[in-house]
Amino acid sequence: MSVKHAISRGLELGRSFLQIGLLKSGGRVAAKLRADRFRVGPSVRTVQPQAFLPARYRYYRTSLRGLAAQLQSAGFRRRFTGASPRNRAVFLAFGLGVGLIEQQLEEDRQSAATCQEIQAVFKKKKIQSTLRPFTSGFKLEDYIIGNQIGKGSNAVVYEAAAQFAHPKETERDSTLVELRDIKEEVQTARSPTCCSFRNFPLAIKMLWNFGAGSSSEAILKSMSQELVPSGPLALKQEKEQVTLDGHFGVLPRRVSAHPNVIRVYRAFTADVPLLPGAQEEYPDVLPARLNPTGIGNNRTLFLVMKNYPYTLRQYLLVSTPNRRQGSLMVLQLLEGVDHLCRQGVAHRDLKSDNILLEFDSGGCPRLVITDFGCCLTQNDSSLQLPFNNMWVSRGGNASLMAPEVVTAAPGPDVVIDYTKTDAWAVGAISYEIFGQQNPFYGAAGLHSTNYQEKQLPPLPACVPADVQLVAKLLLRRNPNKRPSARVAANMLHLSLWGRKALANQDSAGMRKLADWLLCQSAVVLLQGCSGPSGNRVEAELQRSFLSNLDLEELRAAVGFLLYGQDQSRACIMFP
Ligand SMILES: Nc1ncnc2c1ncn2[C@@H]1O[C@H](COP(=O)(O)OP(=O)(O)OP(=O)(O)O)[C@@H](O)[C@H]1O
Repeated sequence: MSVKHAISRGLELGRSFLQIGLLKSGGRVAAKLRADRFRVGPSVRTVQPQAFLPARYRYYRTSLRGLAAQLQSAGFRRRFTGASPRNRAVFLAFGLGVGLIEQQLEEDRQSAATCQEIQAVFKKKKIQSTLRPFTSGFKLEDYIIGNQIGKGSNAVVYEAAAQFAHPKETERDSTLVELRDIKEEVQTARSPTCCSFRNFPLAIKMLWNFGAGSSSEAILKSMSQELVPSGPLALKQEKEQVTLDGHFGVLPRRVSAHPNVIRVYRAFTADVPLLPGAQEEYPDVLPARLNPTGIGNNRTLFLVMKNYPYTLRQYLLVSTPNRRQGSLMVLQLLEGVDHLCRQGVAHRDLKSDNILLEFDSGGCPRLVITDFGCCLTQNDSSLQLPFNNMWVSRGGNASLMAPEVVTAAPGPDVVIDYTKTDAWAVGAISYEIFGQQNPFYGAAGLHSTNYQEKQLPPLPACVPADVQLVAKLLLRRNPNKRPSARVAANMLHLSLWGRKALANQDSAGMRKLADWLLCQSAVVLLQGCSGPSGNRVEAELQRSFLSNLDLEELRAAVGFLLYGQDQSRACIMFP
């Protein structure tokens, strides 16, 4: 079946599907995408086209319109019509040029409007929690705490269960089993293959508190970054507003739910308990009440999350994903980073230990970014950090600090721009995903301070060429030449699902792409109706892509895919 045939078949399917109103995910969606509006064309009626025109076209259009007006003015017409054949040809060429530009602009308007409409449809869909909503769980006593899962430099994490936090029926197969009598499980070692973690659907992170004091306000204030991925009901209502610096202030910016970002279900302060292994593994951070030589405070912050079976690092120690899975994993990280970036958050400590992993019901790894202890959030979402003295923290994990962060020297007007730093780290982590050593790790590794791009080792030959290109572009030293997480994610989406729409790019290129987008939208909506089984990770990714569609970012991705590293050509075609 040819691409054209496939697209028209997809459109037909989508249209008839919409018409018979079978869309579970929304009669509203169906109404929005009524068959006639589901075409690239008349759908632009409701959209103000001017807003979507790239500056370049606005300029051309204004100047060419002016020129056309002049050409059509009586004086010009007299001069040219009565003039030589050569002058008449010039006049014709001008006219033709204006016509072509207008046509191009019209197509752009239509493509931009298509993107807008698709985005609006997919943006509405909220991420569903895999747990039933619960109203309690603000006290440590509400949980049964099992074995230790992991430990970092700031916290320890235990598996946990709570009677109120049952999984939803639909999630049962892929995540958890009933909360049975779990007491005997507590003593068994944690292993992703045993049912221990399935009986403990939750994970509780206990932060170590040395300096924050023991009042809830002081703890919440000093550990506030950890609350960035917490949901709207995570804190008890009265804690939503805490006294900060003697004034009433709100807690930091919090990000909305995303399939590739951890969700903190509950956050509360409590007295530090003596948990299994505490005396042996972290005696120094215990309070004097539990260890006379311990230096920890009496109370601390607890975060309740979903329990994941692996970190990315643990998973990669025992398994090497195939090329498609690897591409999907890199793409998930980019989607997660883009989501954070759009909400004004830079993680600043991305590494394979801070990425959790589970499987969807089709066996595809789902990656989730966690541990926001080092993140940057700002009220204005600018991600521009004034770096005026050496005490300003640049974030965690020096090995994976982007060049613009690691090379910044403090000074009165110095600002570090974090908008593309997490995307850079994803470029480095891509090596690990494809079974290679991270090029920035180890004594013999490269240093982000001074590496040259040509020193980057090639990814294995089996890695898809587009993924290799994405990793290379993400590791560009100059952030202005580095694609954003969104553009890099778009590249992988096009590579995974839309490569054919890019073949034989000509003047009809954007139209072909718009047709593909509509076709893809129909497919994703249809998939949404068939329930939660199957490749949920792929479906989530496609939804993420469609709900963030922007013509300019799509063009940038197309430009990179078609012209690779040749930025100048890519910019001319797709500014
Ligand atoms: N939700 C979870 N499910 C399963 N395991 C988890 C979860 N959260 C954390 N872990 C495990 O606990 C370890 C430590 O957690 P985390 O990275 O949040 O602690 P940290 O002290 O803040 O880390 P860092 O040293 O990077 O600052 C992780 O590497 C992981 O192995």
